[in-house]
Amino acid sequence: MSDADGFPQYRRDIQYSDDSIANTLELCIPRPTTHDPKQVWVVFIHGGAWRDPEIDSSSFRKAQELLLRSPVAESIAGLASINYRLSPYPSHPQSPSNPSDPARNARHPDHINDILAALLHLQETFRFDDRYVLVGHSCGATLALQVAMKRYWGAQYESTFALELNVVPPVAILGVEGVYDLPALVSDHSDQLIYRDFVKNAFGSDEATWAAASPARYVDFEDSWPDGRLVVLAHSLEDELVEFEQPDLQRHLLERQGWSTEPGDRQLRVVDLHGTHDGVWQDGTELARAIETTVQSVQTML
Ligand SMILES: N[C@@H](CC(=O)c1ccccc1NC=O)C(=O)O
Repeated sequence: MSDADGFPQYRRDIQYSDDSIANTLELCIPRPTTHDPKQVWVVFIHGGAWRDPEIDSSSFRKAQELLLRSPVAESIAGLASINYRLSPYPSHPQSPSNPSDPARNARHPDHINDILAALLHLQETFRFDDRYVLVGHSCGATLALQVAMKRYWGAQYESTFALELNVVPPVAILGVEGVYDLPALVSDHSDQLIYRDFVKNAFGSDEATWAAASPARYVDFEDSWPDGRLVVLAHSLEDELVEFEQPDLQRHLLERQGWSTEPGDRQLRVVDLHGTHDGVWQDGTELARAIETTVQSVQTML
């Protein structure tokens, strides 16, 4: 893949804000920039229930390598994977979180504000505007759709005014093994305490906040994401952690707001994947396949 010019170029540990050591991203530039308007960026948001220190931006690397060798490689101008502050995980067996660590004590809307800050950094550096596919795995899919829900979440940082003005939402969003409805996820797993635990750690104990942050309960995509053209919901029936009900709820909500599987301005696609919840990125083939089909669909819309 690499040629004499030193491409693809890989950059890691790019600090996009000073909030914590977790506020970094990594990227891959496949070839010298051409400014082809048909090319898109692929930006990945990892999962791990907003708290798992063992799942980070590196979870994109396998799929990234496969994409660089795939037929859609020519259509990809750059790839990025974002780290963001995590919520507390004091019971983690190897790496329990410390209450004084700003990288491990986030509470909603910190996670989404970090994602917005990272996107702003990428857009200011590479000027791709809305020409990107925002991909999220598991809670990363929640975050990806939250970018399209509104660009301004909460007032705890004075700098968010800049984010509200400047972050351009993507032309397409791909959710992979995604969480879209938090109250449903918790009640479907009422016998497994970890679900309630990680949602409480990330969003607090007020269940109204869980619903308000859930993309599958958001009624205003039309206003908040007027230029959104494509949502792809990719999910495996073999996912042992997040059931198919989650993308089904998201699909129904979008259908009620004018999104359709028929050709049109606001397209919705459901893609069946194979493998376990984390297997799809660990192996990388299924994550790469979902991204490939999304990039291909987006080409017809640019
Ligand atoms: N590995 C995670 C669990 C996890 O990622 C997860 C578990 C159930 C449903 C969704 C999950 N992840 C979503 O981002 C943890 O240790 O908390």
